[in-house]
Amino acid sequence: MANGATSHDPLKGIIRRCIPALAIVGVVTLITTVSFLVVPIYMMQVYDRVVASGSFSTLFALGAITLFALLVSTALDYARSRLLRRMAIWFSQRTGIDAIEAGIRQSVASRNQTAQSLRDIGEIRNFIQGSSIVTGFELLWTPVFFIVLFAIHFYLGVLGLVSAGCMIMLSYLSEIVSRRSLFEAEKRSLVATATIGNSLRNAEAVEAMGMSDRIIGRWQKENDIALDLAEHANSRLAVIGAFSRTFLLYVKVVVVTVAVILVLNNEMSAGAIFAAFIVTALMLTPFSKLIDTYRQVIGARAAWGRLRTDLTIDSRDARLPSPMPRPTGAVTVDSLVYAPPGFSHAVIRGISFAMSPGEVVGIAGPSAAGKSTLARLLMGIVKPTSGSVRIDGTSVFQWERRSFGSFTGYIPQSVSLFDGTVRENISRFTDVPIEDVIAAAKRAGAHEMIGHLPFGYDTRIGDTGYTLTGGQRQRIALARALFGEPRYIVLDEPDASLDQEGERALLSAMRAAADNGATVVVISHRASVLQVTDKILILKEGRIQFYGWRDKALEELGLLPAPGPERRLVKAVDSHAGR
Ligand SMILES: Nc1ncnc2c1ncn2[C@@H]1O[C@H](COP(=O)(O)OP(=O)(O)OP(=O)(O)O)[C@@H](O)[C@H]1O
Repeated sequence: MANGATSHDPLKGIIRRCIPALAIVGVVTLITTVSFLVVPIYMMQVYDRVVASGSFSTLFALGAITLFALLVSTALDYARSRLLRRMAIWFSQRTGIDAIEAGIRQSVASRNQTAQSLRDIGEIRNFIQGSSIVTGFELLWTPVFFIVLFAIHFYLGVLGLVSAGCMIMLSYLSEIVSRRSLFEAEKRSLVATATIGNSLRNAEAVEAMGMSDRIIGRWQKENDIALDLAEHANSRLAVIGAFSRTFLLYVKVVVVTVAVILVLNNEMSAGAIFAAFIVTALMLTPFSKLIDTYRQVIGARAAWGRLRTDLTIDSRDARLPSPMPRPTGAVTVDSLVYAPPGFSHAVIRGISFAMSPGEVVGIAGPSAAGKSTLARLLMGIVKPTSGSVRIDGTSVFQWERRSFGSFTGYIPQSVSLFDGTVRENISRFTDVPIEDVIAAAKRAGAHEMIGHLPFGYDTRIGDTGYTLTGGQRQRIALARALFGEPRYIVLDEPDASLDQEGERALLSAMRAAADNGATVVVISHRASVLQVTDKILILKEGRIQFYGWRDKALEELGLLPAPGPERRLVKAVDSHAGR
């Protein structure tokens, strides 16, 4: 990989840890395979010895041995399926955490929410606990049956080999005729699911603007293509499946015919007819499952490939593994450049500035200037294309996330609250005394508002809970950002839905946090908010137009702070930024 970067693939370690269990499954399958041979041996012995000698004691002894061997085989079969089920559960538990982290990484990078990794884990789990792995090992051990067939008679061995070869060719044919259609069907089906998932998230707009028929139409188009492709592949597979079932019957008839001819030619005993028949049937059983197994393998292989891509972390994207101590809060931004993944056009174009603890820095500028992108870079949510953002000398992107979160507060541009109570949302799902939650709510000026909710701090909110207004959501988000007295706070338009009282609370909360030693960054279009900042940064087309003390900004912009500073400042910021 370029620049000496390496990548960490967690699935490699998982496979390594599965090897002992798979080895046990392999050995158990060998034992059960061999134990199946007791049936043809029993048949041969009964016919050749018991019938000839008329000895009941031999018959019962042979019966007892056969029953015991089959009983052992059943117990091993049960133990094997239990082991595979446990392995499947372990796999999904072990990869589930990585998959959720990968989902968060992808959502942040491409802003495209996806739970595909979790669905892929489900598919692989079903594969592990299904019949495919056992069938694979059964195929591996079929030489045992070939040896026995050859031992009975050379011709029967050759017949077994030829028919197994035909079954392999039939399943290979099924792969050729269905691979592309099945792959394409799966892709289309994922697109259809993504289309409907996105529309459900925008359900209000869909409903209000009567778009549901067009949304359904878009989904239907993709879904119909997926169904057509799957049907095309499945009908071809069905033909091959029917043919291979009939072929199996033919093989058995041919085996019996050849065996009888050999007996009539005195080349083997009559009991060997039964043995040859049963051994051939046992030998062909895993081959007959090949077509179904193949379909499961295709699905699991695609899921595995996607999961590997999602879970593999480039060493350049990795966070530091160990927690870091609470910093003083000195932030330096150095030659920062950011181009969204897959785009060559930079949104942030080489900016440098510094912020000190105790400062409130206001960021302003026209729409699409790159303000929210800068906020995400300041929080270490996305990785800079080049340059860096550091707190006390450590890159914010690389900072171990749990310790980073313990000293930071953030309000994203579109406020999102989690499914849970107000208390859980403010405390970020940590188990802390209610007093700490109330203190954060008071600092955000949200305590009284929360008191008016149906169950106060225990009111359930989020997608399925009590519906909050935009202003209420923003106040709770501010309380969440201020929880734990953070040293570094980034607020992206925290005032968008606030009334005057809410705005007053926001301004005093920002000031109090800074007076307490925090570094506060606020993005706002409102002059009233920018008025309480210490410094102002004006961004335009990803470049800094102005960065300096607020009063100097006013001076440079040729404005007096009073009277009516708010309106004048906004006008000045906009005209300076060329809006
Ligand atoms: N992941 C991304 N993929 C593609 N383009 C992106 C991505 N993130 C940001 N952009 C583009 O970068 C530009 C800056 O976006 P950003 O949201 O940072 O602007 P902003 O200054 O916050 O605007 P506003 O004030 O309207 O919120 C926009 O043109 C946006 O379309």
